Amino acid sequence: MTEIRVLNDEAQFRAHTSVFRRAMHWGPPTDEQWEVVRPSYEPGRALAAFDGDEMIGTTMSFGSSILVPGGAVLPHAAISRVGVRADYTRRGVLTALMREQLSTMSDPIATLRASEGRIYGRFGYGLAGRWRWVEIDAKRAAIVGEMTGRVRMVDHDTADKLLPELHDAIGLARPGNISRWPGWWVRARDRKGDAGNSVTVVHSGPNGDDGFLTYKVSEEKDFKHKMSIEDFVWATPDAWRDLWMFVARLDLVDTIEIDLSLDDPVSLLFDDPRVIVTKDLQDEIWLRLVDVPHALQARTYGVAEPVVIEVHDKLLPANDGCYRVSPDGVERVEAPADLTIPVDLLGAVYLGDTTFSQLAAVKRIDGARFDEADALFAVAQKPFCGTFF
Ligand SMILES: CC(=O)SCCNC(=O)CCNC(=O)[C@H](O)C(C)(C)COP(=O)(O)OP(=O)(O)OC[C@H]1O[C@@H](n2cnc3c(N)ncnc32)[C@H](O)[C@@H]1OP(=O)(O)O
Repeated sequence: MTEIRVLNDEAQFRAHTSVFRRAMHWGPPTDEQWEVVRPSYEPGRALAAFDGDEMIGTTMSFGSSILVPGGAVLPHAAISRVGVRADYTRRGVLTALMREQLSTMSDPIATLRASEGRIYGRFGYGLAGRWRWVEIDAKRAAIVGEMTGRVRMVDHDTADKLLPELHDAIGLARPGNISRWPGWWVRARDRKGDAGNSVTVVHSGPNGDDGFLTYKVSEEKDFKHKMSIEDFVWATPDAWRDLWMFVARLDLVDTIEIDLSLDDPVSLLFDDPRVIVTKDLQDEIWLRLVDVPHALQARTYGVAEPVVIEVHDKLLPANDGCYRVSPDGVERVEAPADLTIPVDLLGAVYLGDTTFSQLAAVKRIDGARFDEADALFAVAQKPFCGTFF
């Protein structure tokens, strides 16, 4: 029989990592790898499934916060290390883990990155944000004008200290952005160490440091180089533009690749918009509204006649019910619903990536007044996280 336990000590945390890694077809962590993973465990946030004394399944979360439309920042669980031992799959182990994790969670919102698209909908997660992977022809990527501030290279030790502080100081900017936990930065530092050639540059404007990016350049073949931008954070449009200027003017680079939000305006920077090509479009944010009333009340809404939305949540029935959404906010009501939506699809529309009309067109939600619901949930910026975990 499967029993779910909360893990508390380091030996259990390491076993948790091993079970997860095996599910991903990786070996157990080496001592060196474990030193990098260890700081990301927080008491009470790692769960494991047991068959007797044997650990057979895992999940955990990192404590974080997330910016929702309108600018409110809510506590957020970043779910990770989900895995079930291959000799125990399809017997409900993950279902038991998810049920326990969600029913005991105090954060109103959880998000994750999914290894496969079919796993998480049944647990109430919806696809709430996507990114596009672009490639830029660096030799033709000209940006007209001069920098307004200064871009400087910093060494790894300086970056280790400065970047977490700067990320916190810049703050979260668009729906889907999340705060980073200390263990995240330890992993980031390790990724730099692996390749040895990771570079961090920091931008300063009139008020001091206000942006940074981290990149690696690799030689594809003789003197042909590809630059991968791994982290790009900025506080002001000038910082964003100056950092792109630095990138576009780097010598000995032929192509630049980066993951961007769907509405990133970078192609408008170049005198030839065709220098940038979208190579792939992928799901980024899978979002679960754990406390539906709290999450709905936290975001703001556009201008439209109020709509009554009936929510169904099989795993967390406390969320079931009708919510009247208006430009003034959200209240729980006993009133006939205009439309009905399962909680995973409410997660998909929550940050504004998907619309009610789209879901109605593919017959995944029932009811009427989808246009008004679209107008209420409309956002100015497409959701994007930009922090991989
Ligand atoms: C956030 C992250 O960490 S992403 C990484 C996720 N982990 C992995 O991809 C590692 C490899 N996969 C695994 O470890 C396991 O297959 C898991 C964790 C995805 C699923 O664990 P299981 O214990 O088999 O799931 P469980 O038995 O509870 O399945 C519940 C339902 O989901 C379905 N399901 C589970 N996994 C999948 C999948 N990969 N594809 C399609 N359906 C799935 C099952 O068929 C089952 O459906 P049913 O209720 O209609 O019968």
